[in-house]
Amino acid sequence: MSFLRINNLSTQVDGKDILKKINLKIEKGETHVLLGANASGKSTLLYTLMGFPKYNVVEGNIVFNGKNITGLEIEERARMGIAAVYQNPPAINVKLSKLLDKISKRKIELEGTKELMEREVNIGFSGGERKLSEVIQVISLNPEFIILDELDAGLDIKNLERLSSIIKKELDGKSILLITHRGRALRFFKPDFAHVMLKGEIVCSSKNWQKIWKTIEEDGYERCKRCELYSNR
Ligand SMILES: Nc1ncnc2c1ncn2[C@@H]1O[C@H](COP(=O)(O)OP(=O)(O)OP(=O)(O)O)[C@@H](O)[C@H]1O
Repeated sequence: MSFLRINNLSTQVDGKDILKKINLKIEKGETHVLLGANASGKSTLLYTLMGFPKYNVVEGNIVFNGKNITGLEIEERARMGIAAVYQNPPAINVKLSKLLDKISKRKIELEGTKELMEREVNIGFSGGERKLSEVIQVISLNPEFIILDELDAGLDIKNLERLSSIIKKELDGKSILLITHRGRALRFFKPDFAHVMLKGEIVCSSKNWQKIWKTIEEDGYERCKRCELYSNR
């Protein structure tokens, strides 16, 4: 039995069909990457996995660590060890250090974060500081499965390298789903599996992420429908 298993999952948002019969298996300790054109449904999959109420599962289910979590609340899924770094996290009128005290007992000490800890979460944060703050929060929760939604968006190459190595070190052995549009993030994470989403469907899955990325760069996402790399494990 896989650690995370998404079975034939279809989702509607505000009555609109978005995800269509998604199947995905992630084992413990694996890193998977989800690629896909804008508006193909990647963030919708994240919100559905996290359990946001607007994301209505109309078919299929999600099994995490042996339990069907499809109908569970966000808080319950978080307690089970599912966490995410969001693309656009909200601002909160609380210092980052206080927020961390509230959400976890795990003490995180990372070089160069002292000043950030004493600032209110996401208020006046630069793009890089926002991502760093999100990563610190996720690490402090010590989750078992982490979804990173466009971790690399707005990060320069040095900061992407820094955050990627912090994640790899602090979350070693955990399962990761990385959503991205960029090859450099793939090169830092070296995923075990890559998936391509188009119009709400996963059209390709393969261990050969290098070849998938090359196909996308040279011929675009649509080509992935016919790239013949598909391997269902
Ligand atoms: N609340 C909503 N109401 C209506 N449509 C929605 C809603 N949320 C998402 N959608 C639609 O679902 C589709 C998928 O959006 P989603 O954000 O999941 O795509 P994405 O692959 O993450 O895109 P991007 O790469 O641009 O971030 C889009 O057409 C979007 O407009």
